[in-house]
Amino acid sequence: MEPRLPAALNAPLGRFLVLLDRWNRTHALTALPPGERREELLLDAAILLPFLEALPPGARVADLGTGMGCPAIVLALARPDLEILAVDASTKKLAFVRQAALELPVPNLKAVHGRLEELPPLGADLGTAKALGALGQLAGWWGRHGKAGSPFLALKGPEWAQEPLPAGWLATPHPYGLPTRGQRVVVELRQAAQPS
Ligand SMILES: C[S@@+](CC[C@H](N)C(=O)[O-])C[C@H]1O[C@@H](n2cnc3c(N)ncnc32)[C@H](O)[C@@H]1O
Repeated sequence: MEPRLPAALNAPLGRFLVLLDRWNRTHALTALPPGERREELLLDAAILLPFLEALPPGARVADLGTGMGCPAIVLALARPDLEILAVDASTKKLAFVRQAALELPVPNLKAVHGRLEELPPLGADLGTAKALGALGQLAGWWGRHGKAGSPFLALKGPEWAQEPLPAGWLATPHPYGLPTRGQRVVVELRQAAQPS
């Protein structure tokens, strides 16, 4: 698999990078050099787009630990018919996400502030996360915020298989590559059906 950003997203994502650069000068949102941001933050997020195809209009996607809105921003621009929740505990980073949603504009991108272990359940149909935590911790958070049986997609490096999973969870790897940043994996997590 190889991520592809739809051409229609070039203009709004260009505005996103300009805004990020401006905010980063005073708010220290990311340590990534400007020349690496498009591939690491935006192209990488595009690997998730095929997984959204099965979602009907109005479905809710929760990007846990979104930081400055990644991968949420790409998902929200590509699928304006979905509700994309950008969830994070950082007030500063979510202020940036709100501003980006306003300026680009991306009306279906909603900033949700709070700690994952404290927020009321989000009832999401699909979950995503990048650089948030080990698979066991992600599964715990998804058990709280995802609808029963719904998938969770974790963007991981090749060492993902060393992260233990809690009993009752299944992990399916979907490997892919980035042009200059090497091999990555989308790890699809699901809770096995409970015996009735
Ligand atoms: C390394 S950053 C990754 C940001 C973004 N996903 C990316 O790939 O650029 C991890 C983010 O998760 C957030 N975070 C960590 N633990 C959290 C928790 N328990 N509840 C909510 N957010 C959390 C942090 O505030 C931080 O913005």
